[in-house]
Amino acid sequence: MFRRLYLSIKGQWPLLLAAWTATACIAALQFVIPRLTQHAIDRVIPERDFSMLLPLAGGIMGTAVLLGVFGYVSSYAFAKAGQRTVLDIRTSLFRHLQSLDIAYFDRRRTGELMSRLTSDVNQLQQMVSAGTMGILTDAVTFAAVAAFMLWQNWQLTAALLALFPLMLLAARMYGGRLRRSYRRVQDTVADMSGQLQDSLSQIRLVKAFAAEERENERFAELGRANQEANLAATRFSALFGPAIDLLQYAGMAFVLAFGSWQAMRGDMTAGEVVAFLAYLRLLQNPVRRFSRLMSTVQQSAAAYDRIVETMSAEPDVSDRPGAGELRLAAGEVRFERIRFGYGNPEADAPLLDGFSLRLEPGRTTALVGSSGAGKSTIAHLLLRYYEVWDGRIAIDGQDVRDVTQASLRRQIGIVTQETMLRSGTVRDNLLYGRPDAGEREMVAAAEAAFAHGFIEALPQGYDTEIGERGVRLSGGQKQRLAIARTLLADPRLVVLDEATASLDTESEALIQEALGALLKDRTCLVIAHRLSTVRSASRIVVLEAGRIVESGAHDELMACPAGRYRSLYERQFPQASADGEAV
Ligand SMILES: Nc1ncnc2c1ncn2[C@@H]1O[C@H](COP(=O)(O)OP(=O)(O)OP(=O)(O)O)[C@@H](O)[C@H]1O
Repeated sequence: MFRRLYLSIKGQWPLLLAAWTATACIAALQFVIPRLTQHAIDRVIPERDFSMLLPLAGGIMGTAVLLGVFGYVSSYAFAKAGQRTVLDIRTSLFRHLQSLDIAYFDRRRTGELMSRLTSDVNQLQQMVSAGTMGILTDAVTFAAVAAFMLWQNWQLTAALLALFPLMLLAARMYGGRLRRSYRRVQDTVADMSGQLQDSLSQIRLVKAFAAEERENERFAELGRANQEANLAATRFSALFGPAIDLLQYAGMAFVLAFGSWQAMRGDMTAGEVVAFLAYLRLLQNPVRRFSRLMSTVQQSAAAYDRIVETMSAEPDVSDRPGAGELRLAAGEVRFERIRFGYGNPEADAPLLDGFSLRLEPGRTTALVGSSGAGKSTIAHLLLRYYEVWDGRIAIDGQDVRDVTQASLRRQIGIVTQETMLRSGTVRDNLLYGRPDAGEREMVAAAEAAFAHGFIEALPQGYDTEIGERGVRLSGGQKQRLAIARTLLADPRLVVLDEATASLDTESEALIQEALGALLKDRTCLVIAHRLSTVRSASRIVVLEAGRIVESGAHDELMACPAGRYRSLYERQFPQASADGEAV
């Protein structure tokens, strides 16, 4: 990450060069006004040189204009370099998050991750633009002024400079604590952001349980924690300013006393003492600003730590070096002696242990079994959302770990219980799996999925906004849209995690027909709940606690009077059994 930050900053060198040049000019120009003042007091006034008054005033004004111009150039150039660096870091962070696997996201809250890309990166931006600019300008000014003062009066300056190590010591002791305080602040911002995301994205749940008041209290509580963390950090950072001020006044008192003493002895002129006090201000300004900047720097450092944590997270699932494209032939899938669980392979019991299954090419295999048996897990492993502990999954003889994730997932279409739709138009959603598809192909897919009719009836047809996760559509419409999207992507393998939601008979019939189009001639793994899908599957596999307990065609399984499938079937579809249509 340091390297990333360094590379991002390095890319901005022309801008930074301009900024530093302007900064150096500012540092040099700052001596001019005190020098002119000294000249006015020591020469122009005693010698009553009226002719010098206009050039003096002009000199001050000219210097002020130049200071303004260089100030503008340096601020803008630093800010621009900062903005570009931050853009670079933000996009890298986003890219890195996209490359992480599902297991990483299982363990984190979306809102919390969002706060790293927003609040933490903003904080870092402050350091890169305002911070680096300030620190650099101040360091250059400090060095230049100190050198000049030493040249002017080394005894006085050396005595003054002895105070500065004290300030640095204070800053050092204080920096670590401040950083920890700000880390706490950023963590509480992340908590709030997590809660915000949960409550707003699940607003229907909140309303359904009339839980608004509870949500309000929870949010207020997190707000208070954030306020306390902020106040704790401020209590601490506010102490530093007055401490530095005190040291500065000590410096001023010293210059006034020691300078006046030297002036009375005739070693210094009055003008020199006044000029020296002005130099002292120039010397103190950077220190004062630096003390204020300490806060920003520590705040950014805390944000930086959080960004580094995210950037250094490694996915468990990643493409092997030299991983090739998945090349499909017939589309045969084999699960071979799979051992897998969601926990730690060393310590936790597996969910699947020695699980083997073959999906026949071009046919539908249905997985049934009680809730929690591991059906969806098998589908997730095929998509390589998680890595198996042991055994292998092969598609047409190729281990899924040997091919790129992108080529694997391009060949597998997935329609899940929770229809995965995005905000945007119907068209945006349909084209998500194949952005280059033409209008005709898109409409054909919608027609095959029995979605064209309802889409046409929407206010703007294919350009209708469907709301976040498709909230403006009915359950059946969402499903048909998801099926049409998968049909358009035209994958060779399909994973269908069927919805259990009870749809009315008409929607059910439409979805059934849409599914018929999707499953035809593809290798399909269906986590089956619907009667007709179960029955028409070429093979039905019954899963219990991660093990296959029965397998065969519907009629074969129904022929076993004490069979697990038969009892499941009769429990799930009592009507069908009673009618005698199934057995
Ligand atoms: N991401 C996850 N992290 C940890 N445990 C998980 C995760 N997903 C599922 N599990 C656990 O794994 C087990 C199997 O879950 P899975 O979703 O595969 O069941 P299922 O057979 O599809 O159930 P259902 O029919 O209810 O959808 C469950 O005990 C569940 O709690």
